[in-house]
Amino acid sequence: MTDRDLEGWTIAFDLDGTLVDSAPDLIGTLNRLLVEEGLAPVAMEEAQKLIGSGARALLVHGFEAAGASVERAKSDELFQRFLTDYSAHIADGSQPFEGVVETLERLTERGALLVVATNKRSDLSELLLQKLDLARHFAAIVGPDRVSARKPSGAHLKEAVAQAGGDPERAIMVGDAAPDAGAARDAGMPCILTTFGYTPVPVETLGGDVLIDAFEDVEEAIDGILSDFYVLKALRG
Ligand SMILES: O=C(O)COP(=O)(O)O
Ligand SMILES: [Mg+2]
Repeated sequence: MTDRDLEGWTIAFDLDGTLVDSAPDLIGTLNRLLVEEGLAPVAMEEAQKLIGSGARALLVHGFEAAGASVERAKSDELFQRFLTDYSAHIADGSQPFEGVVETLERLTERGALLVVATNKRSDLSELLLQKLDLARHFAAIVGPDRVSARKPSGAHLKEAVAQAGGDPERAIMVGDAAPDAGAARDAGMPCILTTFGYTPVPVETLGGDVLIDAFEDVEEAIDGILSDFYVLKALRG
């Protein structure tokens, strides 16, 4: 018999840099556009630090870093071209991080409700997760267009958990960057951060409760957070 000890808990996952190593395709699109505009492509190492606040932010910061004018970087026409190119190449090189499928299956078996809370647009998130056969694990896939305020607002996490049918008071965030840590803090949720994701500042400085070096360590991190939760609850009576 499976021990459904995570029943009643919701785990909210960030997408880019947490579930999926999506930098190859995001930066691939950015670089194709830079070259089309006569600008130099950016190195993957540098460019992947720009991921975390959505496609528009990646495009604007990527173009500014390559020397484009602010006006050009912010043009709607460029953004539309980004979306068209990225949609066509969304899963060319993107892969789930190692251990993702097995870990999501385990968490579901243990009764947890799983949700995606991402700053990637909902339609692109669904497309990517479907192509990688990951969508089936989640009760809801919630981009910034489906909430009242995006990460780092805690509203994104609370509303995503509620949309999945979960209780925001019994939820844990798993992410890779400052918007995730900020949103978890704002929502009063414990936060697990990956050390293999995309962040311009060291992940250690973001204030996560637990850092994990491999995705499969999520399970142990959740168990630690929950045992603290239940000890505190018992102490409070
Ligand atoms: O695509 C982005 O920039 C952000 O996506 P994430 O919130 O899933 O990291
Ligand atoms: Mg991320």
